Amino acid sequence: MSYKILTINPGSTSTKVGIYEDIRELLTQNISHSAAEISRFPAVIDQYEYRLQQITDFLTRQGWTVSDFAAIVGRGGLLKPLISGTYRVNPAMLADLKTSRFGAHASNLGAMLAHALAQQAGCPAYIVDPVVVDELSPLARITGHPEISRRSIFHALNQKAVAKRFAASQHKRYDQLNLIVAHLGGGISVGCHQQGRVVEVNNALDGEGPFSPERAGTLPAGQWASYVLDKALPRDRIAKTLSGKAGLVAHLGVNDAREVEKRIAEGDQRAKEVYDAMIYAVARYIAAAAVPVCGRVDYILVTGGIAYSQYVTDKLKEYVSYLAPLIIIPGENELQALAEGAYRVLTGEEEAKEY
Ligand SMILES: Nc1ncnc2c1ncn2[C@@H]1O[C@H](COP(=O)(O)OP(=O)(O)O)[C@@H](O)[C@H]1O
Ligand SMILES: CCCC(=O)OP(=O)(O)O
Repeated sequence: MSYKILTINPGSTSTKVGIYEDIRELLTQNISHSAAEISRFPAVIDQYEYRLQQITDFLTRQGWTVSDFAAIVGRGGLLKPLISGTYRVNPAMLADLKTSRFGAHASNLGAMLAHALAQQAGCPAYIVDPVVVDELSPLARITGHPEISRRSIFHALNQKAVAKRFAASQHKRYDQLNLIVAHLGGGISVGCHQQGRVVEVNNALDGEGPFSPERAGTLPAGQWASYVLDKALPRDRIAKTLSGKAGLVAHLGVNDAREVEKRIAEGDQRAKEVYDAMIYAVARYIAAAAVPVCGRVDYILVTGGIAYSQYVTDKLKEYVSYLAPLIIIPGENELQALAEGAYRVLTGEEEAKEY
């Protein structure tokens, strides 16, 4: 007997959808959302109907109906800090996502979209390795302000899937290696995986790390505080200065790195300066991620959509190859990792965790 599994991955710049038979990919689709398209919606939650429609249109075009699926699995969003694993979508989870209790990000829509379609299908809905997987070391949590602790918010699903797959390709177990994984997507996260645990990673959403297509990354805190106070920005506009209307979007008006590279090729000097600065910032965070393992890094893995760019990966190699071999694993394994997480539960290999 085989299981058909529908996987849904809402990212800040795309919705990716996949259909799997057990863990074998049958088909996938990457639906890109331009900065202009996304900016029509005041809040992430307002994109729900729009993304749901895109998924149902995809299924109809491909001749599938929701009742074909044994499970529907979405990317896991901003929830309380969680251990790695597959979680059943339940009312408590949906309530936290609908109220943006722990923040707003496109990944919040994953559980909601999976739940809506699973209700129609009469099958279970799951999330796997949500963006709040938290394995930070005690040292990494402490900041210079006693009331502000660091949070682990990153591309946990892809970072872990890529790291485990790479370890297997080297005939090693994930917990036998020290890896730095840089995911370059709409947001950028750089994690130090010390023997299977992400003990250090920048919060890719909330003003930490390199800037990215649509995130500010680390800003000088005093200057940023003055900026939002001087402009008397309301809370939602303050959040947008860190995520959404930040990074390449703020500098250049686009979230698509391919468009930036096109402009660079056409001689746009400003585009080049900003893009090069983003790559430089990624390299700085890669070097910093070597600290938890005292420089004993086995490999640096560069993944995510922007890892398709040779312009980017050539520059990163120049900056950080002194640390460890740099391996490029472009794109992401997220749809596959979602299918695998659901499959483990469907076959009884793993028990679904309750939120
Ligand atoms: N061939 C490519 N060269 C450069 N950038 C690319 C390429 N393909 C995709 N990208 C960029 O990758 C980013 C999206 O990465 P992805 O990991 O899919 O992000 P997300 O899930 O955050 O939406 C976009 O900025 C897109 O322009
Ligand atoms: C919320 C952290 C993960 C992240 O930034 O994802 P996207 O690149 O899809 O926005």
